[in-house]
Amino acid sequence: MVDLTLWGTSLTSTAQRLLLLGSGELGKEVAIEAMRLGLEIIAVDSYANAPAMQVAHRSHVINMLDGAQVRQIVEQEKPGLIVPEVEAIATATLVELEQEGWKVIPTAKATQLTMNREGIRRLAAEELGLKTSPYRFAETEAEYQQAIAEVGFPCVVKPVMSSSGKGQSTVRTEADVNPAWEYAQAGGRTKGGRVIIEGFISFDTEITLLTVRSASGTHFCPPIGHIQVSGDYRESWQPCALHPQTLERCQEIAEKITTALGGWGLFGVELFIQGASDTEQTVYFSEVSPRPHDTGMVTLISQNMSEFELHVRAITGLPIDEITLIQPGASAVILADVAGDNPRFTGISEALQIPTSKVRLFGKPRAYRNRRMGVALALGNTVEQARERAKSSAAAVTVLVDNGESMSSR
Ligand SMILES: Nc1ncnc2c1ncn2[C@@H]1O[C@H](COP(=O)(O)OP(=O)(O)OP(=O)(O)O)[C@@H](O)[C@H]1O
Ligand SMILES: NCC(=O)N[C@@H]1O[C@H](COP(=O)([O-])[O-])[C@@H](O)[C@H]1O
Ligand SMILES: [Mg+2]
Repeated sequence: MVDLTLWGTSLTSTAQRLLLLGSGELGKEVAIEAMRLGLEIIAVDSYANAPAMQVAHRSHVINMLDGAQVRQIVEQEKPGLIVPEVEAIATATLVELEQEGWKVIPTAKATQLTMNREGIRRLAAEELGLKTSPYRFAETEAEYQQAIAEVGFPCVVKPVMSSSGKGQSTVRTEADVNPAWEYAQAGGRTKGGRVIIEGFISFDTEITLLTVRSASGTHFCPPIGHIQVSGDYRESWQPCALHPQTLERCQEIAEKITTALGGWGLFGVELFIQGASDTEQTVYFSEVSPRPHDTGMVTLISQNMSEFELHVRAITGLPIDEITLIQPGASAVILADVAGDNPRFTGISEALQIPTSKVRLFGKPRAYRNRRMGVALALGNTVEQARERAKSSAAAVTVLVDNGESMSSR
Protein backbone atom coordinates (compact mmCIF):
# COMPACT_ATOMS: atom_id res chain seq x y z
CA MET A 1 0.00 0.00 0.00
CA VAL A 2 1.00 3.62 -0.43
CA ASP A 3 1.39 5.39 2.90
CA LEU A 4 -0.43 8.70 2.54
CA THR A 5 0.91 10.14 5.77
CA LEU A 6 4.55 9.46 4.94
CA TRP A 7 4.90 9.94 1.19
CA GLY A 8 8.23 8.44 0.16
CA THR A 9 10.93 9.32 -2.34
CA SER A 10 11.90 7.13 -5.28
CA LEU A 11 15.25 5.30 -5.11
CA THR A 12 15.58 5.82 -1.34
CA SER A 13 14.64 3.57 1.57
CA THR A 14 11.27 5.39 1.74
CA ALA A 15 10.35 4.65 -1.89
CA GLN A 16 6.76 3.75 -2.77
CA ARG A 17 7.16 1.25 -5.60
CA LEU A 18 4.67 0.80 -8.44
CA LEU A 19 5.03 -2.35 -10.56
CA LEU A 20 3.50 -2.06 -14.02
CA LEU A 21 2.53 -5.42 -15.52
CA GLY A 22 2.43 -4.37 -19.16
CA SER A 23 4.46 -1.47 -20.51
CA GLY A 24 2.69 -0.18 -23.61
CA GLU A 25 1.59 3.35 -24.46
CA LEU A 26 -1.00 3.45 -21.69
CA GLY A 27 1.50 2.29 -19.08
CA LYS A 28 4.00 4.85 -20.33
CA GLU A 29 1.63 7.69 -19.43
CA VAL A 30 0.78 6.07 -16.08
CA ALA A 31 4.53 5.83 -15.37
CA ILE A 32 5.05 9.50 -16.23
CA GLU A 33 2.22 10.62 -13.95
CA ALA A 34 3.35 8.37 -11.10
CA MET A 35 6.93 9.56 -11.46
CA ARG A 36 5.70 13.17 -11.26
CA LEU A 37 4.39 12.28 -7.81
CA GLY A 38 7.73 10.77 -6.78
CA LEU A 39 6.84 7.09 -6.97
CA GLU A 40 9.45 4.50 -8.01
CA ILE A 41 8.40 2.78 -11.22
CA ILE A 42 9.28 -0.76 -12.27
CA ALA A 43 8.04 -1.60 -15.77
CA VAL A 44 7.49 -5.19 -16.91
CA ASP A 45 6.53 -6.60 -20.30
CA SER A 46 7.30 -9.51 -22.60
CA TYR A 47 9.78 -7.57 -24.74
CA ALA A 48 12.68 -5.18 -24.12
CA ASN A 49 12.45 -1.39 -24.45
CA ALA A 50 8.64 -1.35 -24.31
CA PRO A 51 7.25 2.22 -24.09
CA ALA A 52 6.81 2.41 -20.29
CA MET A 53 10.25 0.85 -19.72
CA GLN A 54 11.75 3.93 -21.35
CA VAL A 55 10.34 6.19 -18.61
CA ALA A 56 10.69 3.82 -15.63
CA HIS A 57 13.39 3.50 -12.96
CA ARG A 58 13.89 -0.19 -13.77
CA SER A 59 12.43 -2.80 -16.06
CA HIS A 60 12.17 -6.57 -16.45
CA VAL A 61 11.33 -8.73 -19.44
CA ILE A 62 9.31 -11.80 -18.43
CA ASN A 63 6.50 -13.99 -19.73
CA MET A 64 3.62 -12.35 -17.84
CA LEU A 65 1.39 -15.37 -18.55
CA ASP A 66 3.74 -17.49 -16.43
CA GLY A 67 2.59 -17.17 -12.81
CA ALA A 68 5.96 -18.22 -11.39
CA GLN A 69 7.72 -15.42 -13.27
CA VAL A 70 5.15 -12.84 -12.13
CA ARG A 71 5.54 -14.00 -8.52
CA GLN A 72 9.34 -13.89 -8.73
CA ILE A 73 9.32 -10.24 -9.88
CA VAL A 74 6.82 -9.23 -7.18
CA GLU A 75 8.87 -10.89 -4.44
CA GLN A 76 12.06 -9.35 -5.78
CA GLU A 77 10.73 -5.80 -6.22
CA LYS A 78 8.28 -5.70 -3.27
CA PRO A 79 5.95 -3.11 -4.84
CA GLY A 80 3.35 -1.20 -2.83
CA LEU A 81 1.12 -1.29 -5.89
CA ILE A 82 0.83 -3.94 -8.62
CA VAL A 83 -0.74 -2.23 -11.64
CA PRO A 84 -1.92 -4.51 -14.49
CA GLU A 85 -1.72 -2.74 -17.86
CA VAL A 86 -2.47 -5.36 -20.51
CA GLU A 87 -4.86 -8.28 -21.06
CA ALA A 88 -2.20 -11.01 -20.93
CA ILE A 89 -1.22 -11.67 -17.30
CA ALA A 90 -1.38 -14.78 -15.08
CA THR A 91 -4.33 -13.46 -13.07
CA ALA A 92 -4.61 -16.59 -10.87
CA THR A 93 -1.21 -15.60 -9.47
CA LEU A 94 -2.49 -12.06 -8.85
CA VAL A 95 -5.34 -13.55 -6.81
CA GLU A 96 -2.83 -15.55 -4.71
CA LEU A 97 -0.56 -12.52 -4.28
CA GLU A 98 -3.49 -10.40 -3.13
CA GLN A 99 -4.43 -13.05 -0.56
CA GLU A 100 -0.85 -12.87 0.71
CA GLY A 101 -1.23 -9.11 1.25
CA TRP A 102 0.10 -7.57 -1.96
CA LYS A 103 -2.04 -4.74 -3.40
CA VAL A 104 -3.37 -5.43 -6.90
CA ILE A 105 -5.08 -2.59 -8.82
CA PRO A 106 -8.01 -2.27 -8.75
CA THR A 107 -8.53 -5.78 -7.26
CA ALA A 108 -7.22 -9.20 -8.31
CA LYS A 109 -10.81 -10.32 -8.90
CA ALA A 110 -11.41 -7.37 -11.26
CA THR A 111 -8.31 -8.21 -13.31
CA GLN A 112 -9.31 -11.87 -13.44
CA LEU A 113 -12.90 -11.16 -14.48
CA THR A 114 -12.00 -8.61 -17.15
CA MET A 115 -9.04 -10.48 -18.61
CA ASN A 116 -11.42 -13.18 -19.74
CA ARG A 117 -14.49 -12.10 -21.72
CA GLU A 118 -16.51 -14.89 -20.13
CA GLY A 119 -15.98 -13.58 -16.60
CA ILE A 120 -17.02 -10.01 -17.29
CA ARG A 121 -19.89 -10.95 -19.62
CA ARG A 122 -21.45 -13.35 -17.13
CA LEU A 123 -21.04 -10.83 -14.30
CA ALA A 124 -22.62 -8.01 -16.32
CA ALA A 125 -25.46 -9.90 -17.99
CA GLU A 126 -26.25 -12.75 -15.61
CA GLU A 127 -25.47 -11.29 -12.18
CA LEU A 128 -26.07 -7.57 -12.63
CA GLY A 129 -28.79 -7.85 -15.31
CA LEU A 130 -27.17 -5.30 -17.65
CA LYS A 131 -28.35 -5.24 -21.24
CA THR A 132 -25.72 -6.79 -23.55
CA SER A 133 -25.60 -8.38 -26.98
CA PRO A 134 -26.83 -12.01 -27.02
CA TYR A 135 -23.84 -14.36 -26.58
CA ARG A 136 -22.58 -17.92 -26.42
CA PHE A 137 -19.17 -19.43 -25.59
CA ALA A 138 -17.49 -22.26 -27.47
CA GLU A 139 -14.44 -24.39 -26.73
CA THR A 140 -14.50 -26.79 -29.70
CA GLU A 141 -15.33 -26.35 -33.34
CA ALA A 142 -18.57 -28.33 -32.89
CA GLU A 143 -19.67 -26.05 -30.03
CA TYR A 144 -18.75 -23.09 -32.19
CA GLN A 145 -20.94 -24.24 -35.10
CA GLN A 146 -23.82 -24.77 -32.66
CA ALA A 147 -23.33 -21.31 -31.10
CA ILE A 148 -23.29 -19.64 -34.51
CA ALA A 149 -26.56 -21.37 -35.38
CA GLU A 150 -28.11 -20.12 -32.13
CA VAL A 151 -26.88 -16.52 -32.28
CA GLY A 152 -27.42 -16.16 -36.04
CA PHE A 153 -25.87 -13.79 -38.60
CA PRO A 154 -24.40 -11.27 -38.29
CA CYS A 155 -22.34 -12.03 -35.21
CA VAL A 156 -18.93 -11.15 -33.81
CA VAL A 157 -16.40 -13.85 -32.88
CA LYS A 158 -13.55 -13.09 -30.44
CA PRO A 159 -11.06 -15.13 -28.41
CA VAL A 160 -12.06 -14.86 -24.73
CA MET A 161 -8.56 -13.57 -24.00
CA SER A 162 -7.66 -10.83 -26.44
CA SER A 163 -7.71 -7.07 -26.83
CA SER A 164 -7.36 -4.37 -29.47
CA GLY A 165 -9.44 -6.54 -31.82
CA LYS A 166 -6.83 -9.33 -32.00
CA GLY A 167 -8.45 -12.50 -33.36
CA GLN A 168 -11.82 -10.74 -33.77
CA SER A 169 -14.04 -10.96 -36.87
CA THR A 170 -17.60 -10.26 -37.91
CA VAL A 171 -19.40 -13.24 -39.39
CA ARG A 172 -22.02 -12.17 -41.93
CA THR A 173 -22.44 -15.28 -44.09
CA GLU A 174 -21.67 -19.01 -44.00
CA ALA A 175 -18.42 -18.32 -45.88
CA ASP A 176 -17.11 -16.29 -42.91
CA VAL A 177 -17.72 -19.02 -40.31
CA ASN A 178 -14.56 -21.13 -40.68
CA PRO A 179 -12.13 -18.25 -41.28
CA ALA A 180 -13.46 -16.54 -38.12
CA TRP A 181 -12.75 -19.69 -36.06
CA GLU A 182 -9.26 -20.02 -37.50
CA TYR A 183 -8.52 -16.34 -36.93
CA ALA A 184 -9.74 -16.50 -33.32
CA GLN A 185 -7.56 -19.56 -32.68
CA ALA A 186 -4.48 -17.84 -34.09
CA GLY A 187 -5.07 -14.27 -32.98
CA GLY A 188 -5.74 -14.19 -29.21
CA ARG A 189 -3.18 -12.96 -26.72
CA THR A 190 -2.93 -16.59 -25.61
CA LYS A 191 -3.01 -18.87 -28.61
CA GLY A 192 -5.97 -21.22 -29.08
CA GLY A 193 -8.99 -22.01 -26.99
CA ARG A 194 -12.31 -20.56 -26.05
CA VAL A 195 -14.20 -17.96 -28.05
CA ILE A 196 -17.25 -15.76 -27.51
CA ILE A 197 -19.89 -15.45 -30.21
CA GLU A 198 -21.85 -12.20 -29.81
CA GLY A 199 -24.92 -11.06 -31.68
CA PHE A 200 -24.02 -8.00 -33.78
CA ILE A 201 -25.43 -4.77 -32.31
CA SER A 202 -26.07 -2.15 -34.99
CA PHE A 203 -25.32 0.81 -32.77
CA ASP A 204 -25.34 4.46 -33.87
CA THR A 205 -22.52 5.51 -31.55
CA GLU A 206 -20.14 3.78 -29.20
CA ILE A 207 -18.66 5.45 -26.16
CA THR A 208 -16.19 4.93 -23.38
CA LEU A 209 -17.36 6.30 -20.05
CA LEU A 210 -14.22 6.80 -17.97
CA THR A 211 -15.22 6.13 -14.37
CA VAL A 212 -12.92 6.75 -11.40
CA ARG A 213 -13.36 5.00 -8.05
CA SER A 214 -11.30 6.95 -5.52
CA ALA A 215 -11.01 8.05 -1.91
CA SER A 216 -13.25 10.99 -2.83
CA GLY A 217 -15.97 8.78 -4.32
CA THR A 218 -16.93 7.80 -7.86
CA HIS A 219 -16.37 10.38 -10.60
CA PHE A 220 -17.34 10.27 -14.28
CA CYS A 221 -15.52 11.94 -17.17
CA PRO A 222 -17.58 13.40 -20.01
CA PRO A 223 -18.38 10.58 -22.48
CA ILE A 224 -15.83 9.77 -25.20
CA GLY A 225 -17.13 8.78 -28.66
CA HIS A 226 -14.98 6.57 -30.85
CA ILE A 227 -14.62 4.72 -34.13
CA GLN A 228 -13.15 1.23 -34.33
CA VAL A 229 -11.96 -0.65 -37.41
CA SER A 230 -11.43 -4.43 -37.19
CA GLY A 231 -12.01 -4.18 -33.44
CA ASP A 232 -9.28 -1.61 -32.87
CA TYR A 233 -9.69 2.09 -32.17
CA ARG A 234 -8.86 4.64 -34.85
CA GLU A 235 -10.37 7.91 -33.59
CA SER A 236 -11.89 9.21 -30.37
CA TRP A 237 -13.46 12.49 -29.31
CA GLN A 238 -14.77 14.15 -26.19
CA PRO A 239 -17.52 15.06 -25.39
CA CYS A 240 -19.82 12.72 -27.26
CA ALA A 241 -23.36 14.12 -27.55
CA LEU A 242 -25.91 11.99 -25.68
CA HIS A 243 -29.47 12.63 -24.58
CA PRO A 244 -29.34 13.68 -20.87
CA GLN A 245 -31.34 10.61 -19.82
CA THR A 246 -29.04 8.37 -21.85
CA LEU A 247 -26.03 9.86 -20.05
CA GLU A 248 -27.71 9.13 -16.72
CA ARG A 249 -28.35 5.54 -17.81
CA CYS A 250 -24.70 5.17 -18.90
CA GLN A 251 -23.54 6.45 -15.53
CA GLU A 252 -25.83 4.02 -13.70
CA ILE A 253 -24.42 1.11 -15.70
CA ALA A 254 -20.84 2.29 -15.09
CA GLU A 255 -21.51 2.68 -11.37
CA LYS A 256 -22.96 -0.84 -11.18
CA ILE A 257 -20.19 -2.62 -13.03
CA THR A 258 -17.33 -0.76 -11.38
CA THR A 259 -18.84 -1.26 -7.91
CA ALA A 260 -19.07 -5.00 -8.63
CA LEU A 261 -15.39 -5.05 -9.64
CA GLY A 262 -14.37 -2.93 -6.64
CA GLY A 263 -11.08 -1.32 -5.63
CA TRP A 264 -9.70 2.06 -6.57
CA GLY A 265 -8.66 3.24 -10.00
CA LEU A 266 -9.93 4.41 -13.36
CA PHE A 267 -12.11 2.12 -15.48
CA GLY A 268 -13.05 2.45 -19.18
CA VAL A 269 -16.69 1.37 -19.50
CA GLU A 270 -17.49 0.56 -23.16
CA LEU A 271 -21.11 1.09 -24.18
CA PHE A 272 -23.04 0.83 -27.46
CA ILE A 273 -25.71 3.50 -28.04
CA GLN A 274 -28.68 3.02 -30.35
CA GLY A 275 -30.76 5.99 -31.46
CA ALA A 276 -30.22 9.71 -32.04
CA SER A 277 -29.35 12.09 -29.18
CA ASP A 278 -32.61 14.06 -29.44
CA THR A 279 -34.52 11.20 -27.79
CA GLU A 280 -33.60 8.79 -25.01
CA GLN A 281 -31.34 6.11 -26.50
CA THR A 282 -30.87 2.39 -25.86
CA VAL A 283 -27.63 1.50 -24.07
CA TYR A 284 -25.82 -1.86 -24.26
CA PHE A 285 -22.92 -2.76 -21.99
CA SER A 286 -20.02 -4.11 -24.07
CA GLU A 287 -16.98 -4.52 -21.79
CA VAL A 288 -14.83 -2.67 -19.25
CA SER A 289 -11.10 -2.13 -18.75
CA PRO A 290 -10.06 -1.84 -15.08
CA ARG A 291 -7.37 0.67 -16.14
CA PRO A 292 -6.88 3.57 -18.56
CA HIS A 293 -8.43 3.03 -21.98
CA ASP A 294 -6.86 3.59 -25.40
CA THR A 295 -9.78 5.79 -26.55
CA GLY A 296 -9.17 7.85 -23.39
CA MET A 297 -5.81 9.12 -24.73
CA VAL A 298 -7.87 12.12 -25.91
CA THR A 299 -7.95 13.24 -22.26
CA LEU A 300 -4.21 14.02 -22.56
CA ILE A 301 -5.41 17.16 -24.30
CA SER A 302 -9.12 17.63 -23.50
CA GLN A 303 -9.36 17.44 -19.69
CA ASN A 304 -7.84 19.28 -16.73
CA MET A 305 -6.60 15.86 -15.53
CA SER A 306 -5.87 13.08 -18.03
CA GLU A 307 -7.14 9.54 -17.46
CA PHE A 308 -3.57 8.65 -16.45
CA GLU A 309 -3.34 11.31 -13.76
CA LEU A 310 -6.78 10.26 -12.52
CA HIS A 311 -5.68 6.60 -12.34
CA VAL A 312 -2.53 7.41 -10.40
CA ARG A 313 -4.40 9.66 -7.98
CA ALA A 314 -7.08 7.03 -7.43
CA ILE A 315 -4.75 4.06 -6.92
CA THR A 316 -2.54 5.93 -4.47
CA GLY A 317 -5.55 6.97 -2.39
CA LEU A 318 -5.35 10.65 -3.32
CA PRO A 319 -8.54 12.66 -3.83
CA ILE A 320 -9.93 13.72 -7.20
CA ASP A 321 -11.40 17.17 -7.28
CA GLU A 322 -13.49 18.36 -10.18
CA ILE A 323 -12.89 16.79 -13.60
CA THR A 324 -13.42 19.44 -16.27
CA LEU A 325 -13.36 19.45 -20.05
CA ILE A 326 -11.02 22.18 -21.28
CA GLN A 327 -12.40 22.24 -24.82
CA PRO A 328 -13.79 19.67 -27.29
CA GLY A 329 -10.88 17.37 -28.18
CA ALA A 330 -10.04 14.43 -30.42
CA SER A 331 -7.39 11.76 -30.98
CA ALA A 332 -6.44 9.85 -34.14
CA VAL A 333 -4.04 6.92 -34.22
CA ILE A 334 -0.76 6.66 -36.10
CA LEU A 335 -0.51 3.08 -37.35
CA ALA A 336 2.34 1.26 -39.03
CA ASP A 337 1.49 -0.32 -42.34
CA VAL A 338 4.56 -2.45 -42.60
CA ALA A 339 6.65 -4.73 -40.37
CA GLY A 340 10.22 -3.97 -39.43
CA ASP A 341 12.71 -2.81 -36.81
CA ASN A 342 14.04 0.62 -35.96
CA PRO A 343 10.91 2.57 -36.88
CA ARG A 344 11.29 6.20 -37.91
CA PHE A 345 8.72 8.80 -38.78
CA THR A 346 8.36 11.46 -41.43
CA GLY A 347 5.86 14.32 -41.50
CA ILE A 348 6.00 15.22 -37.80
CA SER A 349 6.59 18.87 -38.53
CA GLU A 350 3.69 18.90 -41.04
CA ALA A 351 1.51 17.20 -38.43
CA LEU A 352 2.33 19.92 -35.91
CA GLN A 353 1.43 22.71 -38.33
CA ILE A 354 -2.22 21.84 -37.69
CA PRO A 355 -3.55 24.28 -35.07
CA THR A 356 -3.64 22.95 -31.47
CA SER A 357 -2.22 19.57 -32.52
CA LYS A 358 0.18 17.44 -30.48
CA VAL A 359 1.86 14.21 -31.51
CA ARG A 360 2.80 11.42 -29.08
CA LEU A 361 5.15 8.71 -30.40
CA PHE A 362 5.22 5.68 -28.14
CA GLY A 363 8.75 4.41 -28.84
CA LYS A 364 7.79 0.83 -29.75
CA PRO A 365 11.04 -0.71 -31.03
CA ARG A 366 9.35 -2.74 -33.77
CA ALA A 367 6.55 -1.96 -36.20
CA TYR A 368 4.10 -4.34 -37.78
CA ARG A 369 1.00 -3.87 -39.89
CA ASN A 370 -1.67 -1.97 -37.98
CA ARG A 371 0.44 -1.66 -34.84
CA ARG A 372 -0.34 1.62 -33.05
CA MET A 373 2.94 3.55 -32.98
CA GLY A 374 1.64 6.97 -31.94
CA VAL A 375 -1.35 9.23 -31.62
CA ALA A 376 -2.24 12.76 -32.75
CA LEU A 377 -4.31 14.97 -30.45
CA ALA A 378 -6.14 18.23 -31.18
CA LEU A 379 -8.65 20.67 -29.75
CA GLY A 380 -11.42 22.53 -31.59
CA ASN A 381 -14.30 24.91 -31.07
CA THR A 382 -16.47 21.92 -31.89
CA VAL A 383 -15.93 18.17 -31.77
CA GLU A 384 -16.08 18.13 -35.58
CA GLN A 385 -13.25 20.64 -35.84
CA ALA A 386 -11.15 18.75 -33.28
CA ARG A 387 -11.69 15.47 -35.15
CA GLU A 388 -10.70 16.97 -38.49
CA ARG A 389 -7.55 18.41 -36.96
CA ALA A 390 -6.53 15.19 -35.19
CA LYS A 391 -7.14 13.12 -38.33
CA SER A 392 -5.17 15.50 -40.56
CA SER A 393 -2.32 15.58 -38.06
CA ALA A 394 -2.14 11.75 -37.84
CA ALA A 395 -2.42 11.40 -41.62
CA ALA A 396 0.64 13.62 -42.10
CA VAL A 397 2.86 11.08 -40.30
CA THR A 398 4.37 8.11 -42.13
CA VAL A 399 6.09 5.17 -40.46
CA LEU A 400 9.28 3.88 -42.13
CA VAL A 401 11.20 0.76 -41.13
CA ASP A 402 14.56 -0.83 -41.84
CA ASN A 403 13.53 -2.90 -44.84
CA GLY A 404 12.95 0.35 -46.73
CA GLU A 405 9.25 -0.07 -47.35
CA SER A 406 7.08 2.90 -46.47
CA MET A 407 3.37 3.45 -46.46
CA SER A 408 0.99 6.05 -45.14
CA SER A 409 0.06 5.54 -41.47
CA ARG A 410 -3.66 5.54 -42.24
N1 LIG B 1 -21.43 -7.47 -30.46
C1 LIG B 1 -20.94 -6.47 -31.20
N2 LIG B 1 -21.72 -5.81 -32.09
C2 LIG B 1 -21.23 -4.81 -32.86
N3 LIG B 1 -19.96 -4.39 -32.80
C3 LIG B 1 -19.14 -5.01 -31.94
C4 LIG B 1 -19.57 -6.08 -31.11
N4 LIG B 1 -18.52 -6.47 -30.36
C5 LIG B 1 -17.49 -5.71 -30.70
N5 LIG B 1 -17.83 -4.82 -31.65
C6 LIG B 1 -16.95 -3.78 -32.27
O1 LIG B 1 -15.60 -4.19 -32.11
C7 LIG B 1 -14.92 -3.30 -31.20
C8 LIG B 1 -13.92 -4.07 -30.36
O2 LIG B 1 -14.60 -5.04 -29.59
P1 LIG B 1 -14.15 -5.31 -28.11
O3 LIG B 1 -14.10 -4.06 -27.35
O4 LIG B 1 -14.99 -6.40 -27.55
O5 LIG B 1 -12.68 -5.87 -28.42
P2 LIG B 1 -11.31 -5.69 -27.69
O6 LIG B 1 -10.41 -6.58 -28.43
O7 LIG B 1 -11.53 -5.90 -26.24
O8 LIG B 1 -10.90 -4.22 -27.96
P3 LIG B 1 -10.19 -3.19 -26.94
O9 LIG B 1 -9.09 -3.92 -26.26
O10 LIG B 1 -9.67 -2.16 -27.89
O11 LIG B 1 -11.26 -2.67 -26.07
C9 LIG B 1 -16.02 -2.64 -30.39
O12 LIG B 1 -15.57 -1.43 -29.85
C10 LIG B 1 -17.08 -2.48 -31.48
O13 LIG B 1 -16.78 -1.42 -32.36
N1 LIG C 1 -6.93 -1.84 -26.29
C1 LIG C 1 -5.95 -2.14 -25.32
C2 LIG C 1 -4.73 -1.25 -25.52
O1 LIG C 1 -4.75 -0.31 -26.28
N2 LIG C 1 -3.65 -1.57 -24.82
C3 LIG C 1 -2.41 -0.86 -24.95
O2 LIG C 1 -1.68 -1.37 -26.05
C4 LIG C 1 -0.47 -1.96 -25.58
C5 LIG C 1 -0.07 -3.15 -26.42
O3 LIG C 1 0.33 -2.66 -27.66
P1 LIG C 1 1.02 -3.62 -28.76
O4 LIG C 1 0.00 -4.67 -29.08
O5 LIG C 1 1.34 -2.69 -29.90
O6 LIG C 1 2.24 -4.20 -28.10
C6 LIG C 1 -0.72 -2.31 -24.13
O7 LIG C 1 0.46 -2.49 -23.39
C7 LIG C 1 -1.55 -1.11 -23.71
O8 LIG C 1 -0.74 0.02 -23.47
MG1 LIG D 1 -13.14 -2.91 -26.30
